[in-house]
Amino acid sequence: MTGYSSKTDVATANGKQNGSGNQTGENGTKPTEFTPQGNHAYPYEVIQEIADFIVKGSGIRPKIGIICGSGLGSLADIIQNPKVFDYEKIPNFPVSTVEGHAGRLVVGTLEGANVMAMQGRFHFYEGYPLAKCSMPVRVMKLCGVEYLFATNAAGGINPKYAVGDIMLMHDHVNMLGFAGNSPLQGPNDPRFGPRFPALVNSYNKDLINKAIEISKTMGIESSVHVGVYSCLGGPTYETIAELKALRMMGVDAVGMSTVHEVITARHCDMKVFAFSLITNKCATEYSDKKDDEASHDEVMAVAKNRQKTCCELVSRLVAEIQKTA
Ligand SMILES: O=P(O)(O)O[C@@H]1C[C@H](O)[C@@H](CO)O1
Ligand SMILES: Nc1nc2[nH]cnc2c(=O)[nH]1
Repeated sequence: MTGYSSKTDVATANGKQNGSGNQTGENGTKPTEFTPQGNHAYPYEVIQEIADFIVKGSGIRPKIGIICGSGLGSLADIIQNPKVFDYEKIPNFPVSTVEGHAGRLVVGTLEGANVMAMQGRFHFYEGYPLAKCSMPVRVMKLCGVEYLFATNAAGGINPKYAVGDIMLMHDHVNMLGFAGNSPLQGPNDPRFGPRFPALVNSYNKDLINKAIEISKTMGIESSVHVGVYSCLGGPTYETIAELKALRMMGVDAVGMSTVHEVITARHCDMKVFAFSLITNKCATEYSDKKDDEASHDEVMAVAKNRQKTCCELVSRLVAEIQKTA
């Protein structure tokens, strides 16, 4: 593969937040959780409070934020000198409800860089509004994160993709956005970013090119692609007709996450690198084969199988960023 180029209301903050460093409420329970109204974002002050809690609690100001996809929690296990925060102990943090998403924030170092990783993300189908799903990205920003690495498990629609391949995301089709849903819906707080952010060039080309070079040195370049991801609401996997339609729209891989995280990251001017692990092949023709049915068990099994490769790709890319810092 050669180098890549792109042609191809704010409600009032909950006055009773538990402050930094204080992990539990008075009787050892989780502090009261802020509930956004409708799909509106968390107030800046609430995000700031969560960020302070993490930075003070870990003693680290991370530069790179990693979101681990389904079954890819091991991306956080390679972090050195980890300081681990269970989501349920972080003030105002949602909880993970999906198998393969442990629900822990891990802060430490990787290849000499300060990093934080979400071992478990939040999905729309869990019942969380998109602003809540991507709230941790704003927490990362206020912790000091400049680079977002978002990973996911996805179904491969591009017929050239095989199970276990990696697709470096260079663009996305925001199906939830087509339906009028956005993590940026509601009043805009300019301390995070502009009302109308542009999304061309969302996926950092230098990082894509570095990842391609790394894949060559790892000897996996033939199973690494650059493509377009689309996020649907889930939790159902797609029908054949939907998959055909997505393919016609130029989508290479489909999942249930990442896009709203990337939108939130770009809104606050973070550099984004994202990849999909292709955990299943999506059928775009009708057949009676049971094999054509996607399953979360298969997704988890493939992710487990490929976690070492994904970890190596991520740590080598972190090393590259650290080298040029
Ligand atoms: O969190 P990601 O996007 O990696 O997880 C995908 C989408 C669903 O949560 C799950 C379906 O198997 O995998
Ligand atoms: N929507 C969707 N999400 C996935 N996550 C892993 N595989 C798939 C898939 O085929 N479709």
